[in-house]
Amino acid sequence: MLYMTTSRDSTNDLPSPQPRTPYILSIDIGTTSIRAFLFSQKFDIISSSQKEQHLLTPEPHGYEFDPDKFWQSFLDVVNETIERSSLKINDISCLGISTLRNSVILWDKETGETYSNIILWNDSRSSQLATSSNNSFTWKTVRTFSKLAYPVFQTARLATISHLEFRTQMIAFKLLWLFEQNPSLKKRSNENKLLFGCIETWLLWKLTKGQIHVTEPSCASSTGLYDPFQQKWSTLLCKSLGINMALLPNIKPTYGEFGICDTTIFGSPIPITAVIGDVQASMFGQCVTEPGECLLTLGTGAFINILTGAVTACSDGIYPLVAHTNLHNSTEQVHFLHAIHSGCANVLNWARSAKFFDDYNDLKNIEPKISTCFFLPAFGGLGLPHHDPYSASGFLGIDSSTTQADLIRSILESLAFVIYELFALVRHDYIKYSGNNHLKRLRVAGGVSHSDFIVQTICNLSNMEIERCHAFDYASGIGAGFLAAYGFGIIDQYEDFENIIQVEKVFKPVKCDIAEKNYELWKKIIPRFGKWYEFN
Ligand SMILES: Nc1ncnc2c1ncn2[C@@H]1O[C@H](COP(=O)(O)OP(=O)(O)O)[C@@H](O)[C@H]1O
Ligand SMILES: O=P(O)(O)OC[C@H](O)CO
Repeated sequence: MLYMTTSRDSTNDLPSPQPRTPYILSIDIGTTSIRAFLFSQKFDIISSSQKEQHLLTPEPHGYEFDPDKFWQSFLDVVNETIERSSLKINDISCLGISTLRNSVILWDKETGETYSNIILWNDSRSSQLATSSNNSFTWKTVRTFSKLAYPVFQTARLATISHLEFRTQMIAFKLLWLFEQNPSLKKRSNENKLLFGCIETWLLWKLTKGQIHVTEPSCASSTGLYDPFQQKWSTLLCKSLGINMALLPNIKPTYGEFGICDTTIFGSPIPITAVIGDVQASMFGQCVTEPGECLLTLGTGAFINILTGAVTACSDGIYPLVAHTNLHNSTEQVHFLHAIHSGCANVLNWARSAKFFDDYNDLKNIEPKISTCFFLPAFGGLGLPHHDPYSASGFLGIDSSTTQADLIRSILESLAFVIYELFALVRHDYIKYSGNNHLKRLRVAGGVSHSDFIVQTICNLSNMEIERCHAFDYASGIGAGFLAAYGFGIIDQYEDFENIIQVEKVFKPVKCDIAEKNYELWKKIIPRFGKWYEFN
């Protein structure tokens, strides 16, 4: 039976689902906006609401949210969603949260006073700290030891450590950077007076009025301080980077009990029954759950995600992360290979605010053309395979014949190129380490996958069919909603959810010399923008 009316887990302390009608509230917190959805038990949207985030850019490479404004937007978006439906707050059975990852905040253990803005995942002001840790004697020794030991022991953990490269997205460097800015915070941390967490942990703490300080494995594994092989915070990483482990939240399964919203917040004690990173939620919400399936999540950043099932080794700059807790066994985890390019929708949003175009509908009819002008979208620097956090963005090749349409096309085409380049690397790792020789399925999700031009260009270059499915532009919301319903016991079978997520469009590869020629030329512009901010 798909929609159970009784709780699946007799050990579950949550209020019984019976008295409530099974409407599910899901909140998707993205870098660009917060969205809330009220779903029916068949995952039709009853109502929804969206608010733009108030992004602060205090200095170059710095991206922050004001926690008070963020909390207010969170409340507004939920309240508006409920108002827009004909439901009462008591009709909501459970809440699922999907959130951007690696966005950190410090607050007082006793009073809840926040000691920092929320420092976002794409804030690269800590890149110097990541670079010096990469070059430190300790880490060079650990990597060399692992490289030498690998041929003897041949474990995926050793192979992964031997390739481990610190990145500015990792939360350790954001924390160390905050301590550098305000040394009194380090003192408070040593006195165990602070709590530290990413957005999900702080929200859970706020929603339960300080009852819990927790996260879950998909978010924890994205932080760079988690050991996916041992399924816990990494003592090795925390100790060598000087992180006080007492600051870190406990880790609970992705679905199940995350406490109950204090009644003063929404007027009803809504149980929180799922929390998950937004990229992982989008994989779940697009039914990318089998080994060998890949989702390209194209939101503010572009994320390449290939499901492996078991945890596998990976190369420099690619990470084995947790997708979610296994649905059938809450002590096990499902893994995937993951890589990030931090400029995607944010590049398009910049182009729109700089008046290259007015509306996303203006991007509908773009056709391929041999380019003479190229764009490099290095917002937040360049990751794999360039490893250059100091790269600049820019156009190269403008002349008197370049039109505005050429500039717009070169921006869109450049996004397809960075995404394809990264996808090809992760696919290569998947084939190398999983023992499988091909991917089973390639799907796209996220706001930027509205662009047929971008998706078709990736499809032509990768020579693979790409599927765009139902709910592709609210994949994280529906994914977190499903997990919340599962965690609460309203639903007990994943297979029926797969029937809801039908394929809506298939992009088929066409031999396209234009894409290939432009891509080959585009690769040549990358070194021209290299290391720009290292010297400036
Ligand atoms: N038709 C479109 N073509 C290309 N990009 C689009 C289109 N519509 C929306 N977008 C982009 O998608 C973004 C939103 O994507 P989303 O996945 O919700 O991001 P996030 O989760 O990071 O907030 C918008 O900010 C916009 O840049
Ligand atoms: O805002 P998004 O949806 O691009 O997601 C941000 C990521 O979770 C950062 O790791």
